[in-house]
Amino acid sequence: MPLKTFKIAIGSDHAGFTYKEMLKEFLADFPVTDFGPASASSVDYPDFAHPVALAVESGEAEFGILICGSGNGIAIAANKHQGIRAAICWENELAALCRQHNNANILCIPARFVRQELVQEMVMTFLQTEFEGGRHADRVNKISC
Ligand SMILES: O=C(CO)[C@H](O)[C@H](O)[C@H](O)COP(=O)(O)O
Repeated sequence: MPLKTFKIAIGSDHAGFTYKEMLKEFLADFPVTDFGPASASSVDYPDFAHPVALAVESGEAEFGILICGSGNGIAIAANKHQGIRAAICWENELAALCRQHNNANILCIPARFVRQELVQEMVMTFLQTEFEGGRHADRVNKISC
């Protein structure tokens, strides 16, 4: 099947920096905007999660990828945004399910708990898996409050 390409916004904190740099090369066929950080020096994850979430929320990017140590901080920050459904994934099947059932638009990766090959596999699964709609659409529509 041909690869579907999307505009992607990517960001991390220091714990996710190495994987962010790796993913920019891995996603060479995709237009990727890097929202930082520019080095592995210690930073605060909300400073990078919010710009990525805003890019997805505004339509500037179709999907976001955020990476921190546990995945929790970036997901909590990104999910403060109305139009964002950010999902923490640590198995490939979760990356598929968050697209199929939740129409997730940001993939949150726990860098300190997943190996590089799995990160690449999850990213491709996330980007190439479609939302199933139907009963899942009714549920997703009930998320906003
Ligand atoms: O989710 C997180 C914070 O809630 C992330 O795992 C951060 O990467 C982590 O907290 C960073 O920790 P550090 O001890 O400052 O490297």
